[in-house]
Amino acid sequence: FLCRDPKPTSALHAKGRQGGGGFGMPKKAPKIEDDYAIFPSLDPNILSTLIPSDRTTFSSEIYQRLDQIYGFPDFNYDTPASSTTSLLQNLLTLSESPTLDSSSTMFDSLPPFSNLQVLHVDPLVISVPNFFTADECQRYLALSTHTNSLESRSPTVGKDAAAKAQRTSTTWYHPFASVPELMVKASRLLGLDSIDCWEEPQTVRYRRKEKFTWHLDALGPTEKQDSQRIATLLVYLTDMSVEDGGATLFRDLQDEHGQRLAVRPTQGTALLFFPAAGGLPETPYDIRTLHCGQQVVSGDKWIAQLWLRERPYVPTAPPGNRHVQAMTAMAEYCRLFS
Ligand SMILES: O=C(O)CCC(=O)C(=O)O
Ligand SMILES: [Fe+2]
Repeated sequence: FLCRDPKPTSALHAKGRQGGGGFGMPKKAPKIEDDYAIFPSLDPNILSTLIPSDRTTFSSEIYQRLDQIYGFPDFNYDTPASSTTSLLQNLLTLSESPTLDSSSTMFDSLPPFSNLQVLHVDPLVISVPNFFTADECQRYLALSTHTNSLESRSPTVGKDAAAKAQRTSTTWYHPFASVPELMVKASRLLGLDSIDCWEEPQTVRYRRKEKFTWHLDALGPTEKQDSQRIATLLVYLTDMSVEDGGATLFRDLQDEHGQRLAVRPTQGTALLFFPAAGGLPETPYDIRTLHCGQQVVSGDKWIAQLWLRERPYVPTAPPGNRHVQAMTAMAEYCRLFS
C-alpha cells in the first residue's frame, strides 16, 4: 500500500480530469463581485467547529489530528536511528509523536522539517518555513521556461479551462523527474513511502492584477473523480509584501488576532492544508478550507504546487510524464543527506 489511508471521503466514482483549482468552478463565469455568491456563508453549526491556532508549535494533539482526521500517521516523523539528538530528546520526540512506524524509506534520509507553524487547528493549516532554499526557488522559477514543461495559460488554454472564470494566472506542468527536491521533500513531510499519489507538479505565475478567486481544492461530485485530493501543498517562490498583494486567504478561518487568515508569500515557505477530510459529515470535501489567491498589486507572485490524491494517480501532463521516471533523480538527491 503506497498512499496514506485517508478517512473515507464518501463515494466519488467515475473518471475525469481537473487541473488546478478544484470544486467550486461555476458553469457560468461569475462577475468578480459575485465571488461570494458561489459559496454561501457557513452554517452556524459548521462555524462552531472551527478551532483557530494560538500559534504554539507542534503538539501531540496536532500529530494525532494528522493521523486520525487526515490519515498521515508518519507526518514529518523523526526516525530515532537517524537522529543525532540525545536519548532524552529522542524520548521527548517519541512521546510527542503518538504513532510510530519503524519502516523507513528513501525519503527518511532527509532530516525532518523544523519550526513548523500551526496556522489553524481545525481545519489544520500548517506552514513550513525554509521548505525550499533560495536556490531551489530560483531553479523552480527557471524551470517554467523549460521545454519539458507544459505551459497552460489560464484562462485561455489547456487544463485549467474549467477554472477559467476564476483563475487568471499561468500554470506550468513539470515532469516529476525535473523536480526531485519537491517530490522528496513533500513526501518526507507527509510521511509517504512513494510519490505515486501526487498529481503533476505545477508552477504558477500571477502577474499584476492576476488572482485566483474563492474555491475549494477538493474535487466535487460533478467532477466525477475516482480519487479525491487529500492534501494541498504550495511553496511560495517569491516574497510579497502586504502592499504587493497575492496572499493566500482563507475566507472563514481566523488567525490568532481574530483576523481572516491571510498567508503572505515568503520565499521558500510551504503552506499545507487538507481540502477533503473533515468538514461536513457525509461530504467529500472540507468546505471550511475555502480560499483564494488574492489579486497581485505589484511584482510577480510565483508558487510551486502539488496535490496529493487518495490513490495512485495517472499523470497526463506533460505528455509521457510518469512518477517512476523521477526515481533516479530522487535517489541522487537523497544521497546528499545520507
Ligand atoms: O495562489 C495562491 O495563493 C493559492 C493558489 C490556490 O489556491 C490553488 O491553486 O488552488
Ligand atoms: Fe486552491
